[in-house]
Formats: sequence, structure tokens, C-alpha cells
Amino acid sequence: MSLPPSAAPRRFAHYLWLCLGALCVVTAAFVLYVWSEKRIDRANLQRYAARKLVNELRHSSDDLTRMARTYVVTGEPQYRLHYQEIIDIRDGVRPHPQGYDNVYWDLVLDAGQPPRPSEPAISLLDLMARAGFSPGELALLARSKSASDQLAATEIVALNMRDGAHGDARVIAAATAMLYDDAYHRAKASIMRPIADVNDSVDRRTGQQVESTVKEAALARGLFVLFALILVAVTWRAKRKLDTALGCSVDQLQAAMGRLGRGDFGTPLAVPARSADSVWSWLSAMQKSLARLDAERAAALERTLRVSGLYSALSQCNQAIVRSRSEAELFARIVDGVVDHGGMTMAWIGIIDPQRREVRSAAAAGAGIEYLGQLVLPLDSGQPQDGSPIGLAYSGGEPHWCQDFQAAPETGSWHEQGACYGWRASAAIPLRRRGEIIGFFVLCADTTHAFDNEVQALLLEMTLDIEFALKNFDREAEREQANERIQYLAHHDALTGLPNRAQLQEHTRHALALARRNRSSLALLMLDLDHFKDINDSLGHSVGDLLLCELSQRLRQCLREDDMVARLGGDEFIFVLEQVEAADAAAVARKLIDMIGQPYSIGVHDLKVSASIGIALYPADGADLETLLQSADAAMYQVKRTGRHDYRFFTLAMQHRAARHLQMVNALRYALEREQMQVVYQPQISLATGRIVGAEALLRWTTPELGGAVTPAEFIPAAEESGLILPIGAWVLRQAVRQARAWIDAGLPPVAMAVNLSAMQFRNTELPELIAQILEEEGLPPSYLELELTEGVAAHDPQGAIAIMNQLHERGVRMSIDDFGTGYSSLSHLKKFKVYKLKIDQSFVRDISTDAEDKAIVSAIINMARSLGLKTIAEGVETAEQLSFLREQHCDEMQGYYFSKPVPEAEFRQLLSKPRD
Ligand SMILES: Nc1nc2c(ncn2[C@@H]2O[C@H](COP(=O)(O)O[C@H]3[C@@H](O)[C@H](n4cnc5c(=O)[nH]c(N)nc54)O[C@@H]3COP(=O)(O)O)[C@@H](O)[C@H]2O)c(=O)[nH]1
Repeated sequence: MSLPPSAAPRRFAHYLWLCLGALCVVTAAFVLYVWSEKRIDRANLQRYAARKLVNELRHSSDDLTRMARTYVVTGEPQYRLHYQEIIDIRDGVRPHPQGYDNVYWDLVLDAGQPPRPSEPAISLLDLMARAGFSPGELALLARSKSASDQLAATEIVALNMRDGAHGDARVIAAATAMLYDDAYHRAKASIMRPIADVNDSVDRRTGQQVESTVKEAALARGLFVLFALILVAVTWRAKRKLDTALGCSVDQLQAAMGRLGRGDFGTPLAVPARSADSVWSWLSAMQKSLARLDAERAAALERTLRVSGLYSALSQCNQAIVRSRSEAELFARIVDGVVDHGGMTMAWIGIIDPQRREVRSAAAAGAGIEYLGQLVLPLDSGQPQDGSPIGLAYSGGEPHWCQDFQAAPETGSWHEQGACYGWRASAAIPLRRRGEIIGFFVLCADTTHAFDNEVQALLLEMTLDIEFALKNFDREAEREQANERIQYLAHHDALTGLPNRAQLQEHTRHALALARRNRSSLALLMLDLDHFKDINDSLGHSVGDLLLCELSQRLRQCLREDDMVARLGGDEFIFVLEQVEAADAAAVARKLIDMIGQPYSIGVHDLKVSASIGIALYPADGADLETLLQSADAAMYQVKRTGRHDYRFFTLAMQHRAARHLQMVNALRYALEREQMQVVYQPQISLATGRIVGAEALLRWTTPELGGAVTPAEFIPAAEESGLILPIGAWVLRQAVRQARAWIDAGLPPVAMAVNLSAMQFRNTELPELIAQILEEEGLPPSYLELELTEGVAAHDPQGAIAIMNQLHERGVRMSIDDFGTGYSSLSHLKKFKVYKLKIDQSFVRDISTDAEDKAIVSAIINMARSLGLKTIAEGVETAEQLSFLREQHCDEMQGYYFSKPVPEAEFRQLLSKPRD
């Protein structure tokens, strides 16, 4: 606040300085006056002192006369002593006695004894000189002193005469006469005259002094009075100027300042025209400024309260987000929060019905919300609501702020309600979910321009929080769905929806407990589709999956309500049939087999499948699920071994086989380290040259735990099941590669070394690296190695298999397809495989001499291979007829007992060394 510049206070200040100056001058005049008065006193004192000294001189002379005369008359010696003492005092030989007040005689008479000296001895003339007597006066005094000394001499003569008189009256009379005669009086007069002159002189001089100081004092007094009057005048003027500067009385000023001090800025101060340039007018201006500032402060306070209320509402909003369990609860808490804590008059949240394209209130709070219950705001363009705040917010995709509700055209439909409920400003903020506007947050405030930048920012933040909460609800819903799904999957098979192993365990535990209590029986059936793997491999997993789903429905329909079917994975299903005997179980198995055998229409494929079922009975074949499963598995395995598509009950023999399998897997773990494994080699012969062009490495295992040699057909599947095929396969690879190198080093004709790879080995992505490492470490060129893969290796993951084959091919390793013709070969895949040779399965070769179909198959394979640029090798060649047919068909190579069985390395070396025709 700046005050207007004014001359009145400056003038008042001038006069104030003048007052101070005048006061200083008055004070100086007063000091001068007092000093003058002091000088008068001093002059009078001097005059008195001079007179006193002169009188003392006169009195001392009179006292000497008196003492001398008294002594002469009385002869009393004391008067003589007094006489001498007066002389000594006057001459400065003795000090003045106490109480000596000019007349020594009075002192002697009063005290009756000689006075005691009290001060230093100083002669009277010296005292006079110190008292400021003029030289003339001192000269006169010296003359008087000299006359006095002469008279003293006369008196001493008289005194001496009296001393020598010894009572002689004449002498006494003569001495007395000497003190009374004319000479004596003349001498006396010669003493007194100068003293009288001095007295006059001193009187005159000191009188003049006193007179002059009195004059000076009068002048000082006059000056003092004059300046005092001036001071009064100046003070009066200063007071007038002060009144002008104040522009009011001091009381008025005090009262007004008191009011302002108490914070009453509202009472205006009337300023008369004459006081325009005064403290009063300033105070009036200050009152106005303070009143304005107070109004601004009140407005700012109100805004601060509104903002802090909104912060509180924001905090409520955050709490609502945390606490609300549903959208409806959240919206209700939000609108309550902004009305109760955020200072909003009314708030509501409208949600868009996406089907009807209209907005309806989901939650509302505050004044005038009754109409919202029926309110439906259509969203489509062309509707009258287009120009409404919500319509504008929707079309613009931005919040719509209406700072003057009653004046804005877009709120026209609600002006009457707004006037009634105090809606002075409004806001419509779009609410989004996954980027889409799904509703609006609408607020009304009771003051215009309530939605300033800060309030807008807060409301937008609150809106973001609401959107965040909506996202959380979505997430929560997704999580709940996921949880339900997890719960479901924990007990169900994801593909078929059948119970899974966990549910099977639970169910079987109860069923077994019941059976145990009721002493009833229970059957557990294990069903496995026959050759399901082939369907998967050839037609793809999606077809396999659809088949399993269709099958699952059929299985379910086959069973009673109380029976259970569970899927354990793959094509393996378990049935738990309660309170059934063996015959019932067999009937169910038969029914299942028949029903499964019905054709399936999966997409474009018409499929037929069969199943093998193993049956285990409680309590005979097991008292718990695990044992029953093992028993059923063994029975099912037996069905598989003996032609599939049938069911079988568990028997003791099966138990033994299962036990052997377990034993085999255990023994396999230590087979390598116990050096129980050996690689044998079977020659591969070129039909064109009759020479050995290759060797197939075949693994042999002899172990005492299983009573001697175990065939690869038995232990390789066990090794694959247990994963032991990986270390065992790697060992075979190294042995074979090392052997091929050794033959080369031995100077034998170079041959390709064929090594069988199981599907599990091939799926290992590190295979190319492993093979490259072995080749490098053993020093064998890659072109001497040939990997025999079955068709199935690529069926599971064709692209992955092709990638591995490409890598192996790039490294120069050859690959052939083993057992060709037995699987569901895909020619489209075959074209992409970087294979070098097809090995015709021995099942086709076996009967080519007699079976026309096998002949046709072998012939077709050879032709197809040729058209693909692949070589062919026939395995299992045992007879000359077979050989002859293969030659006719231009098969490239053969392998079989006809030439040689698989033989140990030493024997193979001999075969290699044999000279050929
Ligand atoms: N993954 C691996 N698989 C291997 C390995 N070693 C062997 N095997 C596979 O085991 C299966 C059985 O092999 P095996 O008992 O060695 O039988 C082979 C030959 O002995 C046999 N054969 C060869 N010629 C004839 C014949 O004229 N008549 C006849 N009855 N049998 C004959 O054929 C088997 C070779 O088959 P293939 O591999 O398809 O060429 C077998 O599937 C082996 O692949 C190994 O180290 N890893």
C-alpha cells in the first residue's frame, strides 16, 4: 500500500524543528540568565569580602590601641600578649583564630582565653592582594600599614614604660598619656585615612562591578523571556501544522486506529475536503486498502478452503479407491467426498450405456440431485443434448468447464434449477476406461469461476484416480477370473475339462475309504489310445486336441453319475468305478472300446481310433491309488504289447514285468559308469558296388541286475522315458565317431558312420553344438557322420526340427530318415528336411518277395525318394530274393543279416579289410 505524497507533514516537521531550535535558544538564554545572576552574587560576595578585610584592618588597629591602653592602665600581662597576637595575626605570623570576626577584643572578651589558630598564617595585606584589591588600594593600605607600624612602635614604647613603671603612677600616667595625646591621635588618623580611602575605593569598585553584572543579568532575563515567547509562538504554529497534517483530532485518530488495529476494516473514514492531504486521508486510504486486502484475503481463504477441501476430497477419493469393492460403491464414495469435503454443491457420475448410447446417473450427492433419477442423456449427434456440458465434453473428448452457470447457454436447460440450488459454476469431465469415454464426472459449485487452474488440476487428478480405480476393478475381475481358472485348472484338465490328477487323487481317496468301510470293491481303468501319437504327428496337434475333446464327451456319456473319468495327460484316461466287480468293469471296458471305435469327424478328417484299457481292482490289485495306477498301467501295457484295441485285467505276470521295468531304469543309471554298454556295428552295402559304404552303430547292454543282455528294443524306450537317453546317446555318438576315426587312421576304406538319434536327443537344441564338439575333439570330418532320425522327430515341432537339421546340414553332417513308412510322414515336411537318405523299414522289406502290397510300397518309397533327390537304403534284408527285388527297384543301399548281423568293432574291421570282387 503506498500513501499519497503530502506537504502538510513536511511543514509540520519544519515547525517541529523550529520548536526544537527555539527550545535550545530559550535554554541557552535561561542558562545565560542564571549565570548572570551568579555573577551578581559573586560581585556582592567580593564586595563584602573586601569590606570585611578593610574593616579587619581598621579593627585590628582599634584593637591594638584598645589592648595597649588597657595594658598600660591595668598592667594585666594578658593584654600585652593579646596586643602582640593581634600584630602577629595582621602580619601573617600567626593564623587567624577561630571565630575571629574583625574585632579581636570581642573575641577575647567572649572567650576569656586566647583564640586557637585554625588556618595557615597569612598577613592581612596578602589576603587583600588575593582578594583582588587594585594596586592603588594596596598602595593606600601599605601606607596605612606603615602608619600603623609607626603607631605600634609608639604603643610598644608606652607598653615598655608600663612594664618598667613598677607601680609608679607617673610613669603609668606618662605611658597612658602617650596613648591619648594628639600625636597619638594624629598617628591614628594617618592610619585610618588611607583605610577610609581604600574603603571608598573598594565600595566604588565593587559597586560598579555589581551594577554591571546586574545589567547583564537583566539583559539575559530579557533575552530568556523573548525566546520563551518565540518558543510558545513556534509551538503554537507547530500544533496548528500538526492538526493540519493529521486532518482530524487525536481522539478521532486514536479511535480510527483502534478500529483498524482490532481488524475492523469495514468502517469507512469520512475525509473532509480540507483534510485531503492529511494523515486522516492516508488512514482513510489505508482503511480502503486494508478493506480491499481483507476482501481479497477472505476470497483467497475461501479459495484455499475450497482447494484444501478438494485435497481432502482427493484423499477421500483415494481411500474410496482402496476401500471400495465395487464400482457403485466407489462412485457413491467419490460424489459424497466432493460434496461433503470438497465444497461442491452437487456432484454426480453418469455412465454411458453403450448399447442405448445414453448416459444415466450411477451416483449423485448434494443439492438438487432428485432430477437425476429420471435423467437420460442421449449421446448421439443431432440430439438436443449435443450442446449440453456433457455433450460438449463427449464430442470434444475434453473436460467442459462452465465458470458462470447461470449465464452460459449450454446450461440453459438447468438455469432454473441452478438458481434454486445455488449452481454457479459446473464441470463435466469425461471418465475413460481403456482409452474409451465410459462416463462423466459432473460437479456444481456455488460460486462463479470456482474452477480455476488449481481446482481443475485437482479434479483432473481425481478423475485419473477414478480411472485408475476402474482399471484396478478390471484387473481385479481379471484376477478373479484367472483365480477361478487356476482353481478350475488345479482340478481339471485344461483341454477336455475332465477332472485331472489332483481331483482324481481326491476322489479316489474318498472312494477307497468308502470301499474300505463298506467292504465293497472298486475298479480303476487306465485307457490309452492306440497310435494317437501318429495322429498328432501327421495331422497336427490341433486335430489331436479336437479328437481328445470329442472323445472326452463320449467317455463321460458312457459312465454312471458316480463314476469318474480323469485325464492324466496325453491320451491317457483313468476311470474310477465304485462298487463294481470284475465283470462289471469288463463290461464297461468293452462298452468304452466299442464307443471309442465309432468314427470321428474332426474338421475335414474322418478318423477312427481304438484304445487299450488296463483294469485294476480294489483290493486285489492295490489298496491305494498309486498301486492301482501301476497295476492298471501294467495291464494296459500288456494290451499294447499284444496288439492293442482290447482290455486286460492286471495279473501277477504283469506285476513282474512292471517290476523289471523299474529295475531296468535303475540299472540304466549306472550302466555307463559300470561299463556295461557296448557299441556294435552293422555294415551298409552299396547295391551298385557291393562294397561296405557305411556302418550303423547299434547299442548293446549286458547287465547282471537283469540277468544278462537286454535288447535295445526293451531298454531304449526305458532310457527315453527316464531321460537317460541323453547321456547314453551322447556316449554312443562319441564311441561311433571315435571308431570311424580309428578306422580311417588304420587305413581302412572310409565308410559313413550311421548313429541312431532318438526324438528326445533331437529336440535338444544343443545337439548341433554337441555333435560339432565331438567331431572336432575326435578329429572326424562331418561328412563321415550320418544321423538316423525317425519320422516322428519332426512331427512335434517341425520348424524347430528343420532349424536343427539346417544347422547340422550347414556343419556338413548327413541325416537319414529311419524306419521310413511306418509313421505318418508328411511329404511337405520331408521336402524341407535336409535329409540325405530314406531307410525303408524292415517290416516292408520282410515280405517283399511274397507280398505284392509291400513290394508296391517299397517301390513307391524308392521312386519318391529319387524324385526328391534322396538315396534309399533297405534294412532287414535277409534273403537273396529281397536283395534281387531291391536291385530291380534301384534301391541304393542295403543292410541286413543277409550280409552281416551287427558285430563288434574287431569283426567289423575284418569285414572292412576283406578284399571285394
Ligand atoms: N536311439 C538309439 N536307438 C538305438 C540304438 N541302438 C539301437 N537302437 C534302436 O533299437 C532298436 C533295436 O535295435 P537292434 O536290436 O540293434 O536291432 C537292429 C538290428 O539288429 C536289426 N536288424 C538289422 N538287420 C536285420 C535283419 O536282417 N533281420 C532282423 N530281424 N533284424 C535286423 O534292426 C535294428 C536296426 O534298426 P534301425 O535302427 O531301424 O536300422 C532299433 O530301432 C534301433 O534303432 C542307439 O544307440 N540309439
